[in-house]
Amino acid sequence: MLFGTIFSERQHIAVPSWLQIKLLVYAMTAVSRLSVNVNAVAVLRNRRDLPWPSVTDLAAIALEAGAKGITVHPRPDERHIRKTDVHDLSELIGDRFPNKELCLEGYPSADFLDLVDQARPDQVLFVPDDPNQSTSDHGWQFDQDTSLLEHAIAKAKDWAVTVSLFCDPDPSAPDHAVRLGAERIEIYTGPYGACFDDPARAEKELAKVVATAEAARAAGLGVNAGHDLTVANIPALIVSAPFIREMSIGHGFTADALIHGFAGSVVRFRRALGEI
Ligand SMILES: CC(=O)[C@@H](O)[C@H](O)COP(=O)(O)O
Ligand SMILES: NCC(=O)COP(=O)(O)O
Repeated sequence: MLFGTIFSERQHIAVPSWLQIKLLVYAMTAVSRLSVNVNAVAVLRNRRDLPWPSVTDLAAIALEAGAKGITVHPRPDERHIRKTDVHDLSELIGDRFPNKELCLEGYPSADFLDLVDQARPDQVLFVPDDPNQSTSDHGWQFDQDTSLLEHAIAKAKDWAVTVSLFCDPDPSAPDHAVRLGAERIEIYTGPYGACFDDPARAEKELAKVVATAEAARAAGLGVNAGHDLTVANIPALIVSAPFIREMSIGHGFTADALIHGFAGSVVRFRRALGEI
C-alpha cells in the first residue's frame, strides 16, 4: 500500500508508507522529543494562595514518565509561572534529573534575560510576545527585530544557553535565524492546531510547517515545534518531519492529563510521537 492513514483521535491524514517507515527508524534511535510545558499547572495553582497543584511535583512526574524536558513561559505579570517556579524547576532538574532539559520561553526584555542568566536553562526560546498578549500567536518579524535579537542572542551565547527563535510557518524564516546566530527555531504550530475539525485545512497548514521545517534543516538549524499540539495532530506532523527535535506541549497536554494523569499523558504523547 502506497499510502497509509495516520490516525489520530480527531484527524486522519493520508501519508505515504515510506514516511511511516522513516519515522519508525527515527523513533528507534531517538530520545524523547517531548518537553512538557507546565504553565497550565501554575494557572490552576494560582487560583488560590496555596502551593498546590505543585509545578515541580508534576514536572517530576512527567520527567519520571519519560519526558525529555520541561518548558515554561514566565510572563511579565506572572499570571502562571513565577520567577520562583523557574528557580525551583532549575534546581529540580539539576538535582534529580541531570539528563533532562529545562527550556525557558519569553520576550527578551532585560528582566527576562536576567532570569535566563540566573536559571541557566539548557535552552531559551525568544518569543515576540507583548506583555498583554493572552498567549503566543506569531513568530518574529525579522526585519524589524534584528537588533533586539542580536543583543539577546549574544547574551544567551555568553551563558552557554542554546538559542531558539519562535518562527511563523514560513520557509523564509530559517535563513534569518541562521544569520542572527540562533541554533534552533521553534515553528509556531497554532494555525495547524486550530484545524482540529477541518482535515482539508489541516493538510494545508501542515504543508507550511513541514516546508519551514525542511528549510530550517537545510540551513543547519535544529527544528522544534510548538503551540496547540495534541495527541490527535502530532502523528501527521512527526511522520512528515521526523527530524523535528522537540515539541513543547502545554495546553493540550494538560487537557489530556486531566483525563489520563500526567504520567499517562506522557505515554500517550510519546506514543503519538512514535517513540514507544
Ligand atoms: C511560545 C508558545 O508557543 C506558547 O505556547 C507558550 O509557551 C504558551 O504560553 P501560555 O501558556 O501563556 O499560553
Ligand atoms: N512552545 C510551545 C509551548 O511550550 C506550549 O504551547 P501550548 O501547547 O500550551 O500551546
